[in-house]
Amino acid sequence: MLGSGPRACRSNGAFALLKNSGAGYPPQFYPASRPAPASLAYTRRSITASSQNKGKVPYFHKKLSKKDQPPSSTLVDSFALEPKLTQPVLPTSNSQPAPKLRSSKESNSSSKPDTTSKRQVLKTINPSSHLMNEIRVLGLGRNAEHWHFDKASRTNKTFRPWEKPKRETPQLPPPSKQVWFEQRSRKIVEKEEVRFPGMRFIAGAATTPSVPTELQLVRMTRPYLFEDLESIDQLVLEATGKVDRSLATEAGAIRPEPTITPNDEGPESSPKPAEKGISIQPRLESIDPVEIQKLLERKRDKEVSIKGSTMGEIAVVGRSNVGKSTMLNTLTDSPNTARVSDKPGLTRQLNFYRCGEKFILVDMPGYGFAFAKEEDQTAWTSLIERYLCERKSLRRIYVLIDARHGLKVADKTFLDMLESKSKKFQVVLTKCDLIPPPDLARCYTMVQEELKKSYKYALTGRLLMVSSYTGAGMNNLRKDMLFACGQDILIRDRERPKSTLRTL
Ligand SMILES: Nc1nc2c(ncn2[C@@H]2O[C@H](COP(=O)(O)OP(=O)(O)OP(=O)(O)O)[C@@H](O)[C@H]2O)c(=O)[nH]1
Ligand SMILES: [Mg+2]
Repeated sequence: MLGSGPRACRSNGAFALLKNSGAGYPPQFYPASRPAPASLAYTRRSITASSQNKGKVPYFHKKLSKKDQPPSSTLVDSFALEPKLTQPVLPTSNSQPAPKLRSSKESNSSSKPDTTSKRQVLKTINPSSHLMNEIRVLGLGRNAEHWHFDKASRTNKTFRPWEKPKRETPQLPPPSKQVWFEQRSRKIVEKEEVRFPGMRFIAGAATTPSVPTELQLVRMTRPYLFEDLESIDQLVLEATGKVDRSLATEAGAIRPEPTITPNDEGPESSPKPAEKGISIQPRLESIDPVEIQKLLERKRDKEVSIKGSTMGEIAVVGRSNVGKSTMLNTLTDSPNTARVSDKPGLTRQLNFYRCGEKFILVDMPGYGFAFAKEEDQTAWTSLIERYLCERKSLRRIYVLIDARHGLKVADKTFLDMLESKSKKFQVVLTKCDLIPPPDLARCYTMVQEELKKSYKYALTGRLLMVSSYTGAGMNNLRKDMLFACGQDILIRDRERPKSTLRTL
């Protein structure tokens, strides 16, 4: 009851008794005749001590004793931290730029002349660890000027926009190929698991002219290959330019620039150079043709190596909403790279995705029903057809069929088109997780028989079955893709004789 505050004291009529106890009253409650409590007295003492210290000016050479050092209150004064800055200044679009930190010089110029020694100034300017913890930068670049002190969150992180951010070491992808052996009853089976994680979008094309050529794709994916070529090009251009000039001058096509002797006056007085004593000095430089030949050879070699480094392309087609984009995401362990929707007709252009150094995956718009305009659909169908028929670097076409429905009319029309253009294709059954295994087996045989019967260019040795949700069949599809791109890969699980078990 006794130390509970001024209001309580007055209500009890014991104000005179309680105010001497020094129980946390504000100073205005104390009459001038009575001394303030010990805590307040201490504050006053420290202020007077600092004002006394101002008179003492230590010499440069003199080692600073503890006594000479200014008290902490003056240190803060000389560092000139504006009291305004203690409130966070948030950058707004309309607001003026936030106030910058004032340097110690500026702050001192406004107040009394500087009496602190060099050593003291250094001591005050050097950002002590506790101050650095309180400094935060809002934004980078132009906004890096916005500083404020955030005492509430005492984080140890200090953002310095003038320092380059440290690059994180990229995580190495897991090994692309793993081989192991499994024992199935009496057989030993060799198995391989392939992965190519990380699919990157390179380019998209909604019309035929905007489809990037193979060389353009190489330039997009590996620009460093072209740097050398460009420098050689420049050299060749320079050299051949000189050659042309020299040849042309010899042939008389280019008139060499005349050098005018000092006797000549003005253009009117020099109509015929021979007559007026103008000396013709053709500035022909001697160019080594062997050198040019070497440059041209280098350029040719470079071009051949660039052409050789074009990556194979793999196209994925199918009806709209059959699961093309989802399959690519699962195949490359890169979720959300290709956009997916349960509404047919989301993908409306050819999307080129780079898949490591191996190949380029091409996600395509779907045929058949889609939530899109009729003319858009016809446009992208013709785009698909032209791409599939004309592309030279195309290694394989995967036609996706929904395992729940089998071959539909739209599928058959599209396969007929491929057949007419003599294009080989591989059928993949998708969404296999949505039907029970017996139905899946039935669908598999029905589709296979139909393909064998009517499509000469279909690869009917085996159909691939995948589920993008469970990841089933993805390893087989990856291996098939690598095989199509000419890599030495085991497509089927190979059976090994039992005798090899000891040697493993
Ligand atoms: N259950 C199941 N659903 C799948 C599978 N693959 C795709 N889906 C779903 O099918 C729908 C269509 O998938 P998309 O990948 O957008 O199909 P798309 O063929 O790219 O469609 P368009 O871009 O319109 O041509 C999405 O809702 C997916 O979640 C699968 O293997 N299993
Ligand atoms: Mg899609």
